[in-house]
Amino acid sequence: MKLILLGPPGAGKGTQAQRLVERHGLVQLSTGDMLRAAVKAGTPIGLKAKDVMARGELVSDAIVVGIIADRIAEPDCAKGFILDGFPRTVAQAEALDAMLAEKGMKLDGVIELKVDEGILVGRIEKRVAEMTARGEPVRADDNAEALKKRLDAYREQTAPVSGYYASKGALKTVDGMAPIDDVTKAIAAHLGV
Ligand SMILES: Nc1ncnc2c1ncn2[C@@H]1O[C@H](COP(=O)(O)OP(=O)(O)O)[C@@H](O)[C@H]1O
Repeated sequence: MKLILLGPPGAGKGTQAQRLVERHGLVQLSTGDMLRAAVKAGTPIGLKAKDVMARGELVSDAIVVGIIADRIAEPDCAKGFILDGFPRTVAQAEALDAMLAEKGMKLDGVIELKVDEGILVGRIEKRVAEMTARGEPVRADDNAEALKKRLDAYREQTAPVSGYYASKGALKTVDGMAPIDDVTKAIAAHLGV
């Protein structure tokens, strides 16, 4: 199964992706996680991405498309994968289409988690408070200023990606405000699993 999870920061993509990984043995491909790992390791990509990410802006399409192209080519992705945080621009979606076509792969679903923007800031503040309480390091972009930029980037650059897939008849929408288990069930129903 090859899936895309779409939705704004704090919509619950990571939580739902994790559940799909556990239940269906898919590989989770989170460009945010991959970029944070690159920043931590100080790779050339990490050095380029570090400040852009900390500001809450998007890393260039060329960088993330390159990362995903390399990752999808790994043998563990043959069984299936969930893209979480990619594509985030229409240009990335087009690049993904070309990549999949070249590999003879087809998407099984594009699921969008719909959430009221008003609650997202509160969700992320809660996540930060919980991580701090557990003594875990907080993300460099989990502060009010970067969060505002992340939401702006979502509205301006990522929201059109939903339209891109809707126009292909591939988009399924789920209410991301529902309790976590209900969201999981709604996704499963869409996927017929
Ligand atoms: N597909 C992408 N294109 C461009 N930048 C990306 C992409 N995925 C992740 N990033 C960068 O990583 C940051 C964190 O992404 P992510 O972990 O998905 O966070 P969130 O969805 O909570 O904002 C983004 O704000 C952006 O700077």
